[in-house]
Amino acid sequence: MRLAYETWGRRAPDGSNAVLVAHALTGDSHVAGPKEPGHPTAGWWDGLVGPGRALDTDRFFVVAPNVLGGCQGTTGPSSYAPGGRRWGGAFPFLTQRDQVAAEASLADALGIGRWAAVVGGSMGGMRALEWAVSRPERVGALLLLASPAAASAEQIAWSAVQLHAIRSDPNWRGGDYHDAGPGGGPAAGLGLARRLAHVTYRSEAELAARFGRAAQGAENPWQGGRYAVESYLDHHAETLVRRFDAASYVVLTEAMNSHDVGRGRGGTAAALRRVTAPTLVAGVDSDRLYPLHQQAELAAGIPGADRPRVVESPYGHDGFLIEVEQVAALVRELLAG
Ligand SMILES: CC(=O)SCCNC(=O)CCNC(=O)[C@H](O)C(C)(C)COP(=O)(O)OP(=O)(O)OC[C@H]1O[C@@H](n2cnc3c(N)ncnc32)[C@H](O)[C@@H]1OP(=O)(O)O
Ligand SMILES: N[C@@H](CCO)C(=O)O
Repeated sequence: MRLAYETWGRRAPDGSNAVLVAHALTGDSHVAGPKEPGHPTAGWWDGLVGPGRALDTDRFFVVAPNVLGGCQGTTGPSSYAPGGRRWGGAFPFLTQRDQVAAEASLADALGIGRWAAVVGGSMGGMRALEWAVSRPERVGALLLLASPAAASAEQIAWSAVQLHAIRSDPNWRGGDYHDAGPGGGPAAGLGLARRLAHVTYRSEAELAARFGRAAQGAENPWQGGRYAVESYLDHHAETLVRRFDAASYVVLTEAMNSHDVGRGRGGTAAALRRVTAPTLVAGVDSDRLYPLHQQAELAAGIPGADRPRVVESPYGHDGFLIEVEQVAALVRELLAG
């Protein structure tokens, strides 16, 4: 396995000042910084990392790996397997636990015995929780954002529709499309998956306020044209298709569906009792994908955790990416403790 990661700040000689930042489904190791060669998008929590910022690089050594199974540097289905062919559809099924095992081997390689803090949102929160439950002695503080103890039936259902969209695309070819040449992959299926997912990432009120029933420019929806919100979804689909591999999307979505912190550990309550790190749990008030009651369950079950903090945002689940100042306040609170 190859594991891509980015760091900011300087590692203390004893490795005690390291903070792990775990990205979400289509995120990457580029937490902060501009779009540049090797980084197709600007940092996804750009305002959070730097001297004097919440993840203060004068104090902390910030580490962000790209997730195992991904497509932004770390080994995934589009990587070459031993033998010289791409993994494609032969890439193994992964769980959040496998992904945390991969991150633990990175921590070992970097000489980090215990993270000062582990921070993650959405799928990143699933890994952060797994770290704290499976390796409590290695987590000094924990921030869980917009994330559940286990993927719910509804979350699995939304994912199932997305997986079906990708696998129904004739260009999917069982996941073995990577050498099919330009345009040879399941772009239509991935685009469809992203359109659906993106609606779940935003809120009904936001979509109504931004787009209402407006047509897209001069297009007429009654004569084959699009509504503005349709065009917006088209844009997000096209953007993702350009920057993300469909087979990685499948592997990571299945890994999210596998998330159940209580599996094999006597159930959710028993698993959450293993956490020893001081913990902050937060959710977004308008998040319809990972609703606040899931964060309430985490906060109630993790020893010593305060009631969940609420990020106020009209943007739904994506609020954990967009409301950087509120997230920064949570990170400061966690690290000050
Ligand atoms: C770490 C992670 O989890 S993911 C890493 C970063 N994530 C991503 O890039 C995922 C894709 N995007 C998202 O999830 C979200 O859009 C966020 C959270 C990154 C940003 O949210 P916001 O700032 O609210 O952006 P928003 O959803 O409004 O999209 C803006 C884009 O839509 C476009 N847009 C807006 N209205 C329309 C329309 N009617 N028709 C077409 N395009 C439109 C804008 O031009 C803009 O395009 P650009 O991004 O290419 O400049
Ligand atoms: N916009 C986020 C949503 C999942 O948390 C992403 O693409 O990763």
